[in-house]
Amino acid sequence: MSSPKDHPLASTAAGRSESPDVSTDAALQEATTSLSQVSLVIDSLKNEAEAERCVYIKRRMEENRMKLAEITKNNHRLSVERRNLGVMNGVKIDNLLTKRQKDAIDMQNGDAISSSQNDEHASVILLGSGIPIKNSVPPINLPKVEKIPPYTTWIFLDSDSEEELVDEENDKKEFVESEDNIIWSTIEQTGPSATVCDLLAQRLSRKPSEIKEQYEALKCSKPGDADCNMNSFLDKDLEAAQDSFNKLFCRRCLIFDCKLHGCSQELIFPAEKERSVSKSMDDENVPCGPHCYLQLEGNAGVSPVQLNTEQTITVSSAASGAPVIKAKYSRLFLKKRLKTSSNAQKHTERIYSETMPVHDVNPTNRSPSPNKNKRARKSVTDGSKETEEFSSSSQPRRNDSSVPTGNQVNVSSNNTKKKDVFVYDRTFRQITDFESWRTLEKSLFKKGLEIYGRNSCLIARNAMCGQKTCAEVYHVLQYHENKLYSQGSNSINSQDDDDRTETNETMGTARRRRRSNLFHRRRRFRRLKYTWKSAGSHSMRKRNSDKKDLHCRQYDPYARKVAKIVLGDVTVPKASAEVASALALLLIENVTLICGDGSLGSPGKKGNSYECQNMKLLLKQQQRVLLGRSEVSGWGAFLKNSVAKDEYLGEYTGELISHHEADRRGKIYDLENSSFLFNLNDQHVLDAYRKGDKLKFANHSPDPNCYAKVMMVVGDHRVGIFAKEKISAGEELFYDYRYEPDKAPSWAKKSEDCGSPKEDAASSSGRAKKRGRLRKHENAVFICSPTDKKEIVYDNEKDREIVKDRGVAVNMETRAGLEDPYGQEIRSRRVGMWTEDRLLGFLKSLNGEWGSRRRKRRFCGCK
Ligand SMILES: C[S@@+](CC[C@H](N)C(=O)[O-])C[C@H]1O[C@@H](n2cnc3c(N)ncnc32)[C@H](O)[C@@H]1O
Repeated sequence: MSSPKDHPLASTAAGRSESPDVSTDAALQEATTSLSQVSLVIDSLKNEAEAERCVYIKRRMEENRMKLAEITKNNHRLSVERRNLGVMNGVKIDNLLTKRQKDAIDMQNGDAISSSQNDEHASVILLGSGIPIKNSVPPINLPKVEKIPPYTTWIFLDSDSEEELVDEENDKKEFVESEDNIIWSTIEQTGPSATVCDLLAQRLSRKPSEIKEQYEALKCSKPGDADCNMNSFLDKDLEAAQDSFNKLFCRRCLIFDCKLHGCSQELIFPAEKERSVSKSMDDENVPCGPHCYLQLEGNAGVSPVQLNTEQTITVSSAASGAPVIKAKYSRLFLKKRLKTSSNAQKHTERIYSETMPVHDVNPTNRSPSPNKNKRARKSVTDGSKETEEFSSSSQPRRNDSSVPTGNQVNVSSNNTKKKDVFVYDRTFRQITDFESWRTLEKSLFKKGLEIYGRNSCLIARNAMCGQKTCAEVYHVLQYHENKLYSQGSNSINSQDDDDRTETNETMGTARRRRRSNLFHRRRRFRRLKYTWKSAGSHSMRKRNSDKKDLHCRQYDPYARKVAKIVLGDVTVPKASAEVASALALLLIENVTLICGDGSLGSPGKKGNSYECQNMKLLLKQQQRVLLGRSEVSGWGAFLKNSVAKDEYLGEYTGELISHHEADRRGKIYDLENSSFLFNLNDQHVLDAYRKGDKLKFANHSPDPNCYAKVMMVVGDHRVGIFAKEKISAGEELFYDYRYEPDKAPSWAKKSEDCGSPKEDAASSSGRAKKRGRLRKHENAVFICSPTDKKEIVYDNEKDREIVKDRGVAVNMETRAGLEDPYGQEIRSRRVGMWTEDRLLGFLKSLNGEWGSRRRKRRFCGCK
């Protein structure tokens, strides 16, 4: 197989860019030849694949034929056996199979059922209960009818992101093995060029980008590309492991899938964690090892956390007796920078120069740019021939560019000047080398940051597992932080949207992807954080009780959307996703959205004390709700104890899904005529069908005793159900579903016709609207089942139309001329069943299966 580089097409592609003066004709001819060669290769590979597939299909067909033959033979043997049995339960049956077939055909033709057997016998045969032979259908155990419908706790699903992502993924057509072979072999034979990709894309009906992507993936999956393999494997593994740990691991019981505390427990934000870490570190000024950043010149005596988060960074050259330079680094300072800086690049450079340890204290000698510093260092190191093994043997480390290997400097305790130079150079190199860190190292770094906060000692030791030293982590941390701030200033100054930041030239495609991953994960954290379990958790309660002066404090890492991030004296109208998240993360205490801004309606009053209603939701201070048979439909929610007007009863909980998903599910619920969808906001819908609290069973009434209200609770929209009036113990709870008129189901419309509901003044703006469902035939009489009460009486008889279950119109004129095909059968079956009990008893004894558990309709064998 020729190497890709040797191939004419590869050289053509390369040649085009290298020598533009090549004559057009020759180039054209060469290109055409190459194209036809590539086409030939693809064609031959395709033919090969097709031939292989043909062989495979033939083999499968033969296998299936043999299987089928065996089954048919077996069936035939059984039917012969059955016929030979002759008598069942004392009844003489000449030919069971023939009779069944005949009956079915007769029924199809509208003829009376063959009357060779009397009805009783026929039903016995059809139900299968009287067939004594070994192949008779065993009776099916039907589930109990009166089982209480399940209700469980609720969870947030990332349906808006994950499910839709999955959908998007599903939209992508997977590459089959033969396509993989064609792609791989073609590119291997002809070389990787845009033309080859285009041709492959054309032949395989794909996009060139997909071909490229697939080729890359194939390359990674081939043995030999160890680095690639390792990275992708480890990346995936790490992400997956973190995900299941975050979601499924119980922090209290230290087990996965905890039954007691459930999943998706509260996660700890780095900022919070960082505080606890720094407090618990008694030895915070003690270097964590020989490569601790504290060993670097100028950092002695400064705690890791202090260096990174607190206000002062002291850079000194005390050992050499030089004056001490202090670079004040306060939040205020950074904020001011955010405010005033107009040039992100300059700003970053300024920060670099101020954060880096400086060995030459003479301001005139201080190089303003990192490049100059690098040059300065080079001249020193070139002059020095001494070397020293800097990396510790106890710490397994990769031999990468961030570790000094070649021109190493002898760091002698006496030679402080050289030491400074080394540190200085090293600092700069770490900064610039972060981009060259392996994906795994970057992931570990990010995880470490999330878990330990900005503590380089802990990150290096526990998260990086010795892959990077504390000093390296420390410098990258600084670099990261400064970069974030500089980007923040950039986006703030430009007052532009995320796109601008996205396309910022400092961020490549890969970086953008990483950023979105990071953001995605943060979004997930946030979601997880606000399950009711965490809401009711000790830490959350404590946080609330600590701030008694405020009715409630709310923060929202998404505040960029709300456009109300308040950072001390800096208001960020709109920042990039990353910056917003990072700022929210770092300055979480400062991001406050006080309730009572009008968007939620006015908070309720109780007695003299002004009380935020959403605190009750947050703390789950709800009423006992019971489940029982409703007065109006199916199950209903009942109150155990009496309550006063406006009392909070409980929360309407369910899966948090997107509108898109709700529309999808709604169609299914329409068929069931039972919906638990609740429009939460313009992005999300709550679906309590599978998961939810008992309040999900509260039925609709145009004149209800309750009302539902969407409230902002700790940054999330949640639905509270409140008493509209005084409600006595044991009363059924109703609220107005507030269907949109055109989407209201028949029973809701009917009620409105009877008398329009009184408007609920207290919740006219904040009240949630129960999600309406589109119904195809609003003006129709449904006759799908006699148990269904779907009949609608219209004033105008012309509007009446009879439709089948799925809305297919029934031609009544034709029907009128027909004989009732089921009459005789039904009459014969009901002989002797004069009372309802006997009839029900008979129905119960029928074998069959539930068509729909919710509707409790049973389908059974019927001649
Ligand atoms: C949230 S569920 C309420 C619980 C329901 N009764 C059950 O047994 O599952 C909403 C469904 O109950 C039924 N429903 C609620 N209020 C109703 C009413 N006033 N009249 C008729 N059906 C009602 C409708 O089928 C609706 O889709």
